[in-house]
Amino acid sequence: MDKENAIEVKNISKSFKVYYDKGNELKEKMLFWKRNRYENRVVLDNISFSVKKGEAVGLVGKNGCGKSTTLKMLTKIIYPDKGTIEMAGRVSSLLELGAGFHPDMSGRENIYTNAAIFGLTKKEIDERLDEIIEFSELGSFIDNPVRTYSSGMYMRLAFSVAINVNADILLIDEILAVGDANFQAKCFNKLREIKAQGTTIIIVSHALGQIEEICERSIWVRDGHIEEIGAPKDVHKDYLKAMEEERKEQEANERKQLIAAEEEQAKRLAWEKRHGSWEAKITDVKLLNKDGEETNKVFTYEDMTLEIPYEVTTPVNDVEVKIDIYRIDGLLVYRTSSVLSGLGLVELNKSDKLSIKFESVPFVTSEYYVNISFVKDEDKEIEVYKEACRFIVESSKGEGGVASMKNTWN
Ligand SMILES: Nc1ncnc2c1ncn2[C@@H]1O[C@H](COP(=O)(O)OP(=O)(O)OP(=O)(O)O)[C@@H](O)[C@H]1O
Repeated sequence: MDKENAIEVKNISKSFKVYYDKGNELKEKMLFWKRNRYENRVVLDNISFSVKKGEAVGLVGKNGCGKSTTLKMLTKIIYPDKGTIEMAGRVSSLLELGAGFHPDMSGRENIYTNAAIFGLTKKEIDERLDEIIEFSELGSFIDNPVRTYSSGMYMRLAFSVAINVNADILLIDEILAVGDANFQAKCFNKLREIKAQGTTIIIVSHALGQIEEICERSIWVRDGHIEEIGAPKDVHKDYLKAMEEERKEQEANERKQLIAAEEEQAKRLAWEKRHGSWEAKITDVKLLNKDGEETNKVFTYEDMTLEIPYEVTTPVNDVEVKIDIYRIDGLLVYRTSSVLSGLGLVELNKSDKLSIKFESVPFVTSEYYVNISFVKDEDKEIEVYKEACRFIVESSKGEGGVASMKNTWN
């Protein structure tokens, strides 16, 4: 190891097993029985860097890029699959909030156990106890169990211990985000102070400004490798630019997906409105009034005729023509078919026209639409045409409901 260096990381790689859920239900278990139980996800792939004694370095990168994993390996909470890590001196760390604290022990008792983990003797801790408590600003709370602490109080205690154990190397993970502005400022001053005393510091943070204030270099971790190492301002500029580009690309992809989904939806709606095997296809639908004139309005108890011209490309026989009349709100008000009306199955062997006369239409004032279908053998849809025709019925009497009933009053 180079004498000038406090940390040397050489060619380390780290993968995690990501376990799949095969499901809880029998159906899921049967469907996914072949699914591998886990996938090896490479988080860090052959990364190397070194940190000089007394240097402060920031680790930046987007969520999940492996910053915390790197710190955990430096702290020896976890180990790399490949590569080596060398550290010169005593390491102190502030990783997950309150890690290493026992919830049922008081703040004071936790100071002893925590500082002992960092390698301090009982005598050394006794000497520093007042300073640690004072820095934590916990006052009389120091004798309460730490499970009763707020996250800010937890963090203040953890920070006070970590910076008072005379470590040569201090590793800090996003911890400064917790705590109020005053305490953050105080922590920052303290970090500057211990840095001035020669402590090597690595900070993981999304607060790039914090890193720029205290660090000489930044390491940008991206997709498992180191993308850039250099002066924080330069690295952060490139990092933010790349993030912005990724964001734009993601937005463009989302927009594309949205357009594709809308097109798909439009196709589906068009199919729902009209589809078939088209041996015969309706060309135009007309509604005629009692005088045989084309209209879209009839009066209650008047006759109306539905004309359905169709083109035949391939003759087809035994076809049932079905007519459904709906009120505009979707209520089916009448259903009939060539079979129900007595005409029976029809032969569509050449282009022609169907004509259906409805006598004395009983509907009251509203808007209606007609669905028409040609169906063979009960389920072969030759033509399904929804809302093939719309019309209005007007009742001169202003009655309500669905159908008009002739009635006599005495
Ligand atoms: N013990 C674990 N088991 C499985 N996967 C893990 C484990 N620890 C971390 N990972 C995965 O490794 C990747 C890197 O995690 P890490 O916590 O190092 O990211 P990070 O860069 O610190 O992210 P953030 O900015 O969100 O804190 C993530 O995809 C995470 O899900």
